[in-house]
Amino acid sequence: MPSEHQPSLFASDEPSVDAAFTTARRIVLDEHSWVEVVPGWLSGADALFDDLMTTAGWEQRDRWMYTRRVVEPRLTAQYPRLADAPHPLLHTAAQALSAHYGVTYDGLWINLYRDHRDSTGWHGDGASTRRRECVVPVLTLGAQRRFLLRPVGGGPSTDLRPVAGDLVVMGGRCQTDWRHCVPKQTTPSGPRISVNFSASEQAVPD
Ligand SMILES: O=C(O)CCC(=O)C(=O)O
Ligand SMILES: [Fe+2]
Repeated sequence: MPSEHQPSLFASDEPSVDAAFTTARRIVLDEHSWVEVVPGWLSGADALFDDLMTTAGWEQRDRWMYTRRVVEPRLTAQYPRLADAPHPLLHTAAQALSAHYGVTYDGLWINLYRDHRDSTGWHGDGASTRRRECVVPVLTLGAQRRFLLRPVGGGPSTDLRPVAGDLVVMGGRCQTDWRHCVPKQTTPSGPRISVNFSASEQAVPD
């Protein structure tokens, strides 16, 4: 099992993923939805983080909230075509995810939470997840932040705290029956990047 604390078999700092998903742990949210956490799925997360910080095409986005346009409190780089993704490891990661979950991941978007004041509010992934059941993998790099899930009608949150290299995978009806968010926090934190894998097949209703 790859671990940051064990010497790599290949004595290399090149980031790599655990294609066997050895550490995967599934949390059943309800009859139709689940979330899987795969601790340490990526080894060498810091090298990938550093690389993406400098090479990704970060953009400041805004969006309509009711009647006003608000600037999103984070930066995003979108790669609708996986071939354009800025690091070869992202291609390897998408392939491993496709093989494991049976969904062809052919694009991705990357978010940068510059510090603890950046966040994303409660949402479902919308246009990229129009199938009744979808599988949405999110890889964490950089600082640890909270990642919360709660039922669409409200209720207690499932509180995940992925650290660098951890994978969180939302499955089933998570994008319609549940909401997820990365809340702001008062405790100072360094930057975090999340890599969100998308599949054009899931953007088409079934
Ligand atoms: O940053 C994360 O962990 C989640 C991001 C997310 O949910 C999104 O961009 O849709
Ligand atoms: Fe999301």
